Amino acid sequence: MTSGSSGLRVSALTHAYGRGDRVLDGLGLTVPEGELAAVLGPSGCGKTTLLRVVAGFLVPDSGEVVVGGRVVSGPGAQVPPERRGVGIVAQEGALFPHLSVARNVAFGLRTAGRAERRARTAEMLELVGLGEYADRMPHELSGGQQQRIALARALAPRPALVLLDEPFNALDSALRAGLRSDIRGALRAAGATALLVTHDQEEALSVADRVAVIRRGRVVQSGTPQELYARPADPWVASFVGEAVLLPAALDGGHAATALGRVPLTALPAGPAGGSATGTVVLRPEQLRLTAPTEDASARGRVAEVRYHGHDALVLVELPDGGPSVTVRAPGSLTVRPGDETGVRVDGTAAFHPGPAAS
Ligand SMILES: Nc1ncnc2c1ncn2[C@@H]1O[C@H](COP(=O)(O)OP(=O)(O)OP(=O)(O)O)[C@@H](O)[C@H]1O
Repeated sequence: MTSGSSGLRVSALTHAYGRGDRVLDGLGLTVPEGELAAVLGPSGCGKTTLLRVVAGFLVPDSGEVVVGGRVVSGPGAQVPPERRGVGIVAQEGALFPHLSVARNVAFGLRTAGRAERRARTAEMLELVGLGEYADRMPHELSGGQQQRIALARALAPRPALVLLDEPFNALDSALRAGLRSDIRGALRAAGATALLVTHDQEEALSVADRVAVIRRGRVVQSGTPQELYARPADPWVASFVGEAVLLPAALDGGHAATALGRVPLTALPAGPAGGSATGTVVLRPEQLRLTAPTEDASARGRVAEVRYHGHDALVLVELPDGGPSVTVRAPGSLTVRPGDETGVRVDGTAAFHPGPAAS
């Protein structure tokens, strides 16, 4: 149902504001048609700048943006925002306050005939589950409803691409999860290609088909949520995407010697075999187990903090002698308290990254 044939392709984008440093530094990413991609990165990494370039509000210093098979930004080409076939859902709906819900949704359909406009508006309101709300005014809607109407308005003209700029930011967390999956469902039903900008890793992992992690204006890793979580490119990505346990380590054959004992490696790092490189081992908290301190634990420590989440708990364990602290994911039923002595054991294998962890 999209008008484009090939989603979004961004290549080699660079941009600096004035004489400042490059905010986009050779950034490239692709969103196949019909997929939802998330751009995930810390504050200031260039997400909004990327969005503004793709939307056409900002002309980059160099690079190319192709939407639906058409170059909309590149050497010799700058298509204005309103002619890019790009729909936008902003952080807080940004509905026209003086127009009814139906008129907001119909806004981008001015060139269509009256009957078509009505039918498409009704279709879009049904799609976002608000068919009954056509005659309401925006101020009569909840924040979540406003965001759904903003999505209906963005999808109505069948854009080649929908940009979602932290669309759940203004909502409380109970609402967020439900709205996320509703919006995901509506995008899928419309067959839309979409780019979601967020700094919330849980949001990116839970809704996107693929995620591009941005750091300092570059994509440092892109893949499915599962790939990013299971095989982060480096320790920084590991700790940005989900909880990670990073341990200083020394290579020891097919193992790494760490404060939690010898940990078998997922794959041997490239380079001379049997080298004695030092680096960082990446584990996930669910790979660590709490054991009795008397048992054959890989290491012993003291519980420093318990963060209870109902279904499970994250237990922070301080290792002795100034060793690192490690986070263990334990069942929610486990009764440990700060101050308890505990053993810690590692299950499975770990990735080894030579050199110090990036900060
Ligand atoms: N109009 C501007 N003029 C000068 N510098 C700017 C301008 N807009 C953004 N910047 C700078 O560019 C960098 C990237 O900003 P950008 O808004 O793209 O980051 P972001 O990843 O969206 O951050 P956040 O998650 O906090 O919104 C920041 O250092 C910011 O201060």
